[in-house]
Amino acid sequence: MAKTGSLTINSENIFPIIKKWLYSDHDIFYRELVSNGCDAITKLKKLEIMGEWQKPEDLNFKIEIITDSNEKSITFKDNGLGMTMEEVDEYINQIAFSGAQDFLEKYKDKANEDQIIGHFGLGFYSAFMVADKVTIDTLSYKEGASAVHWESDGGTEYEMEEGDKAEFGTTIKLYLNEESLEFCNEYRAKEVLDKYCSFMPVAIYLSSSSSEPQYETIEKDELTDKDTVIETIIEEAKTEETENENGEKEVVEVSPAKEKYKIKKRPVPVNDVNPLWNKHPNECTEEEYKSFYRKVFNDYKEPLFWIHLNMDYPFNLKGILYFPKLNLNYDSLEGTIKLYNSQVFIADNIKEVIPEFLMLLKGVIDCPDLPLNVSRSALQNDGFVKKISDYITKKVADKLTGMFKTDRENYEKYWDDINPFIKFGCLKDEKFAEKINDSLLFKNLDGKYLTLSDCLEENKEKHENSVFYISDEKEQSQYINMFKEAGMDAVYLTHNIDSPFVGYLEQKNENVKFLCINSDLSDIFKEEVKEEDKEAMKADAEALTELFCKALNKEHLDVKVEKLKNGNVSSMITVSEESRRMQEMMKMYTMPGMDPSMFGAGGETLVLNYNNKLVQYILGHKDGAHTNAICEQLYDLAALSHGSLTSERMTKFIARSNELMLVMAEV
Ligand SMILES: Nc1ncnc2c1ncn2[C@@H]1O[C@H](COP(=O)(O)OP(=O)(O)OP(=O)(O)O)[C@@H](O)[C@H]1O
Repeated sequence: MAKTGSLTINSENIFPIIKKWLYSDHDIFYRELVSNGCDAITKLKKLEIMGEWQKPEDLNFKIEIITDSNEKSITFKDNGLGMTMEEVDEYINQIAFSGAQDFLEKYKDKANEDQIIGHFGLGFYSAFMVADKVTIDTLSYKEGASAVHWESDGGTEYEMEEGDKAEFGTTIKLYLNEESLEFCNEYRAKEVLDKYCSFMPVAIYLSSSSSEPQYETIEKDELTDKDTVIETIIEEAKTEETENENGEKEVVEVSPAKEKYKIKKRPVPVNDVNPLWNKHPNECTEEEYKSFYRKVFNDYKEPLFWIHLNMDYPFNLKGILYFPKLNLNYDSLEGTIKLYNSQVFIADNIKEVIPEFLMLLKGVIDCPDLPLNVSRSALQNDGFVKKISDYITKKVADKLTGMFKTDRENYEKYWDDINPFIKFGCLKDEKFAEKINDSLLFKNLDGKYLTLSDCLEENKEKHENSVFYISDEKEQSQYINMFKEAGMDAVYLTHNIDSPFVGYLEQKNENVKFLCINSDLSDIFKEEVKEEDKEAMKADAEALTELFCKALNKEHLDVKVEKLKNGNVSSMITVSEESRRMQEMMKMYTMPGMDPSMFGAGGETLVLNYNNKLVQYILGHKDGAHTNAICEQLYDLAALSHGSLTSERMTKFIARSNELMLVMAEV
């Protein structure tokens, strides 16, 4: 006798909300129905362990998904514990539907601004996102249970009667609505299953009732009783004609006649029921870690190294975090951390659980204890979630400091790749910064990696408590050469993150000053000026300033005249450290396309070398025919070696250079 009923949901107000709410994630019903099947199987396995149920010997637990594009349907079939009629009534008619209603009541006003992580809690009901009609055929594992057939058109009225399912388990069939037909395409189905179900704990098989049958050929001894033999293939013996000892031709058998079978292609599960993170770290090989990385992240660059998280107490958390090889020119610094709950995919990069700076890594984290059916803002304030996030941070810091201490060689090798990540971590997370502080490295001009204290120690004699750094290798090449010639050292801090990081370092190390290599000329490069020459040099400096101001048509120009040891250097530009940092900050806050030079080239000083012949020539020929041009040229050369010229100056520079060459050529 069929039982009919009305699901106590008012369809007019519920459906629009559900549809809008789940609009972007319609595919989620796959996850919900497959994980319900997994749960049903897991429960039955538990009953077996408890001795309450005896598993038939030849039974393999599995979930089958069959797409049918002709019928426009998808079938989900599990051999889990099934349901009796009372259970369908309770779990589906009452709980699933009232659950959906509660859920909506609670979240309908927050649909957009406060998303619920992974939309957990909608379960079975999510089938109605994509289907007009849903049927359930189920048979409980309990002895003597009768099969149940249930169906509902549209999700508000149902009909339930005795069914004809002969094997225990549950089969749910969705007849898709017109907007959702994509989901019965086998390739689309595979894509969604890859996204949500790749690591679910029960084997999942996908097939399509409309696709051509596929076959494979196996050796005779590989045949099992599960295979369907289509054809027996007899491979004839292979022979070869050779000459025997007596010079007579002879036919010998190279390989004997063989029997092979053409069988129906054995089904291959779409998922991996034992993801690597569940294995004990001691049992995982390097190759396993690498192939897992390739498979999950589709990244064919090898990861540098990884951390296997494995924690049972006080919470359960497993996962693998990989440090990817960065290609700083092309890759944005953005990784992916995939979050799972008992092998069910939730979402990528959930910042409430995973510290922001760790999102530069690639990895998987499985935390069955996470309260996922709550809103994101609630999760943010959850002490438990904070603990998880702290634990992950600590583990990452431990790994890095451990490597610094016991495997310095590799740590140095990885430094160029991992330093942006570590520095970002220092800026974002105080605890991480504290832990990692002594393991920070600085690459110097010789390509050696030094800690800050090594750096300070090595340069104690020449410039105590200050560290020179290079912020742009190309722009500062002239200074780098001068430093090298003078036996001075500097460190490379050339990544974008280094500009805020230098500020951070000074804050942490109050008595240490970081100076860009072009910020000032150290006494080391200068010759000492004799007391009796100082007066004359001062007058010359004033004269040069005036000449340059006139030539460059500038009212004010900072000019410094120095006796540099290297007489070949004529002019240079230095930028005071404060104004350099100010400009960097401006650069960070300006819109792309805006010219940072519009904030003025403040803090720039033109340094002229008193020991240079051209500078002396200018002093000797203040009214010379070419003096103006030489001044301009010297200024532009200094600007060029310091960075770049504005387009207007560059045009003039090229024209003037040509004129100067004409003078040289005397034509
Ligand atoms: N394939 C199945 N086999 C056996 N029981 C099932 C199956 N699918 C659903 N059920 C029963 O119906 C109930 C309701 O399912 P539903 O998916 O709506 O919620 P849930 O799985 O309990 O919670 P969640 O919101 O996490 O999905 C389940 O708790 C389960 O008892």
